[in-house]
Amino acid sequence: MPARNFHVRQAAVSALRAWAKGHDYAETLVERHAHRRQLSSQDRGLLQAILLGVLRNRRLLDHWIGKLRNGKLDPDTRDILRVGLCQLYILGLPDHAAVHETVEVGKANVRGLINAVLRRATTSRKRLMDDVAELAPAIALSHPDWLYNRWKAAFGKADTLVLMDWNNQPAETFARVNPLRPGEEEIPGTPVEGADGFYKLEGPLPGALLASGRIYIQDPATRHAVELLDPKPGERILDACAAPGGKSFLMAAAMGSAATLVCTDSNEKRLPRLRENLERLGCEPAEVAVHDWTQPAPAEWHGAFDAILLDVPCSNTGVVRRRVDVRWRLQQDHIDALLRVQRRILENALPCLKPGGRIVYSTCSIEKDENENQVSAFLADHPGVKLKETRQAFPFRNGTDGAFAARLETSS
Ligand SMILES: C[S@@+](CC[C@H](N)C(=O)[O-])C[C@H]1O[C@@H](n2cnc3c(N)ncnc32)[C@H](O)[C@@H]1O
Repeated sequence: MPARNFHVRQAAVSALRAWAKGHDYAETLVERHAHRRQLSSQDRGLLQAILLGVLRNRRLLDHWIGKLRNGKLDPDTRDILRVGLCQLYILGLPDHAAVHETVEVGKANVRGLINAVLRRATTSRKRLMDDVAELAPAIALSHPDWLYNRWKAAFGKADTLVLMDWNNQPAETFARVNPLRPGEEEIPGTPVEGADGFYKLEGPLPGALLASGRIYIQDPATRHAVELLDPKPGERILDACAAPGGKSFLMAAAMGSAATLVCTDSNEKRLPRLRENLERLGCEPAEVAVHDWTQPAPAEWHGAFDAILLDVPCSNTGVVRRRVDVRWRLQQDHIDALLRVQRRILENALPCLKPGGRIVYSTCSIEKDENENQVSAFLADHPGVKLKETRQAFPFRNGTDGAFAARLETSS
């Protein structure tokens, strides 16, 4: 009879196999595989720690595997070794459990090999750990070379090292209190300085507070865009790239209601979750619609909005610690394609402003091309639009997720 935690290791290996096919986010895979094996919440936590630990440290784990074993490995065996080494070197789980229960996951013909490599890992720990300081940063901190080189050129080596280290730390969880669902309950966490209504949560997730809509999980960096837009009660506001509704909620909270808020997204499949979230939070928008903003807006939206939030699709390089897939899946040409989409979204949204209206363009990217450069290229072609203010957060400077927001205004 395999030990209980064997199922967690097996789930981690299956989830890694599925991840390698390239369709699903790591978080989705944790949910799916925990559900499939009916894991307890404690075991789900362990599955998440292993899967995210392997993905965050993949390059370093592969380096260690290369040091512990000569010769080729089939993809399944490599994944099992990654899972084993992650437990031993990254998560610091007890040797016996990590080795024994990981070996069990392999088919009979590879168990000997897995056992030998993981046992060698337990005796070589100090040497391999000490060697990390000598490795190239992109290997030691497990990022692709192109991203390391891009950031080094943009931010310098010292900030890039801090950034990559930040990306490898499990993300803290923050929540925003919902003024539209007032209550007396205590929020289990500490208020975030300078970010009104945000708390850093401590302990297990407060399920009841989340279910009742009293709080919403949200990083404080998301507030910048909404603070710059400064939506006022009664104003007609468009949230063009709205799903899953985090910033729609912040805007409704600022306005005291979502009754004059129009939420759109090009991805129809993301709208049910947006509706659900906003309903739970007590902010039902005036309208929720599918619209692809790379296409011209329908005539009835022309000149219709006091303010527009464009929280555009981006490379997500400011939130790599939360989105562990990003560093491995993002490619330079994706950024180029995103730049074209972002520009078209800006172009198509502009005619929807009333005279004297304002747009906030925002990303969770730290790439200058998607942020300042995108905005200045747009302004250069639209002399009637003025840049009023920008905000930028960098993990290595602000200790929060990366975010960018620019407020643009048209003349009345
Ligand atoms: C950064 S997310 C928005 C997050 C959201 N504002 C929030 O705070 O919860 C970007 C969204 O843009 C949507 N999107 C991507 N391309 C789009 C387009 N061409 N037109 C409209 N929405 C688009 C995506 O489906 C995604 O939901």
